[in-house]
Amino acid sequence: MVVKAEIHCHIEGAASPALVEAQAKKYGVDVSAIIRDGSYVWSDFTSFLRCYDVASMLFRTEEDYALLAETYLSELAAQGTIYSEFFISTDHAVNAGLTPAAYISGLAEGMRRAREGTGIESRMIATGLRHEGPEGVERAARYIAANPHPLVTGFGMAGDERMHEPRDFAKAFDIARDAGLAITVHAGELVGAESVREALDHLVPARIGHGVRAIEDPALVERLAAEGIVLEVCPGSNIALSVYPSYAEHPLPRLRAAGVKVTLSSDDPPFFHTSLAQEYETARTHFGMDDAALLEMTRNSVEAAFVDDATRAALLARLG
Ligand SMILES: Nc1ncnc2[nH]cnc12
Ligand SMILES: [Zn+2]
Repeated sequence: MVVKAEIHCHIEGAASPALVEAQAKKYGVDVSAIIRDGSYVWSDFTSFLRCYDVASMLFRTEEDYALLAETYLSELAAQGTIYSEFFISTDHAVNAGLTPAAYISGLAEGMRRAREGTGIESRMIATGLRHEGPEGVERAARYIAANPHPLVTGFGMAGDERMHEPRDFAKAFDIARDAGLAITVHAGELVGAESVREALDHLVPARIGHGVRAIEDPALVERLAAEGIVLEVCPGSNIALSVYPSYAEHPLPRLRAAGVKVTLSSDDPPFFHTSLAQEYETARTHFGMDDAALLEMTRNSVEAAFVDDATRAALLARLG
């Protein structure tokens, strides 16, 4: 089994329908509008986000989040994964009635339990939500800058890329960068190459979440390769959300051939009927990647991980 790592997964998006149904039972909530026959129900990006938001409201306590993180990370470890970096959203916590401090503390406890049980290493990336606008994202950045946690090592932005411009969020990203957090941002998923270029110019990330639509501009692809910007590619997510009609059209192989550092991640695995193991299998069957190429994906993720040098060295030593 190829050793795996992932650097792009949303913790609320990692909750399986079975876990959400168990939570719903616990809180006496009807989730038949978002889960049918054991699967999440959504049809496009907007309804996906709505479904995701409703599911996240079933995680209401520190222990709920500890359970979610422990469950997800333990599943990843069983798939041969040694490292996971996942996005957290203090906005989702607050909407569910939880303080950001309790949210992060619960997740950290789940990470501790998973590490103790399986050896999996993990870190959190705080995010703001683009569709909440610049003030909301600044609020998320200010919170994490003022309340540092050793396992929160990055800052990013998720949400609806079709709303606002990257430059509108420059201040939020400056706050996070000045606090010592590493930077990634979702771009080039729902919007084309211009969105990636603007994100690079105004938010100065080390990595781009998705970034696949950079392929629409050859000069930008050259820039990504030259500057060593890492793309957090989530092929199953791109197919599920109809960013590409089929794997044959997916640009990962072309980006890789152009010298762009690409990685493999699962984004919101149960929403997209995938898993990290499935993403590696997809790369093998649809992109023709052999074990060595797949291990290169893992190495790229570990090299781009938002961890200290000693942790990175220890992870690299586990790649064989
Ligand atoms: N694929 C995605 N794009 C943007 N925001 C998200 N939040 C959760 N999944 C996302
Ligand atoms: Zn994402």
